[in-house]
Amino acid sequence: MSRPIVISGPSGTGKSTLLKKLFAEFPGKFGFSVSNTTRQPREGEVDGKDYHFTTVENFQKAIEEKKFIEWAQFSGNYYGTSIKAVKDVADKGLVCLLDIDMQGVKSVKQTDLNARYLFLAPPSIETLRQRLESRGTETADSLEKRIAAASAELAYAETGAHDKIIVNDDLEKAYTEFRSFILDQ
Ligand SMILES: Nc1ncnc2c1ncn2[C@@H]1O[C@H](COP(=O)(O)OP(=O)(O)OP(=O)(O)O)[C@@H](O)[C@H]1O
Repeated sequence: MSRPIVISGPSGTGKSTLLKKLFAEFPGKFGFSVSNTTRQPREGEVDGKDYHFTTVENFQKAIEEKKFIEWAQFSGNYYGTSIKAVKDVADKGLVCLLDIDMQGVKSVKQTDLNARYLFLAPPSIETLRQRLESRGTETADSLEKRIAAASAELAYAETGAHDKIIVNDDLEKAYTEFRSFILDQ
């Protein structure tokens, strides 16, 4: 059974970019966990595939029973990643990848998932700011919030919480390191 891999790093460091390359190179090898939610299914959404749809009562019970790695409430609905959802991916013979933030990393460390931790760092905060600006997805306010969160993430990485830190400077070089850590089960 393969160990789940937790990928974290400040927003804009290049996690999505590297994951996209990995999926293109190895189709059918990796999987993401299916989240739980109390929101209503939308047209075409399949229970157990898009989400595990559940009731507020059941969701709150699962929170009390500590079944979630992370959960949050957005516009009145609950969303969360359960420990079981991560194990289900490995049961299907896939390597589970978790793209989560620092709080998520801390929570996974408190479970029995026996995960491996990869941190993706930007070459500098200044480069990170430029990448977020040129991605064109941020307002001035959300940019500042992401930069502040990035400093906290980098400080946490300096405590040695991860098995591997990759600096995403040159994309091809970062991908080679990324791929090799992930394939090295
Ligand atoms: N090595 C690199 N050199 C230059 N630009 C890069 C590099 N890696 C990624 N980028 C660019 O930086 C921007 C942020 O990358 P990406 O969206 O993959 O970050 P992310 O970590 O997934 O962010 P989020 O957590 O907000 O989704 C993108 O525009 C991407 O094309």
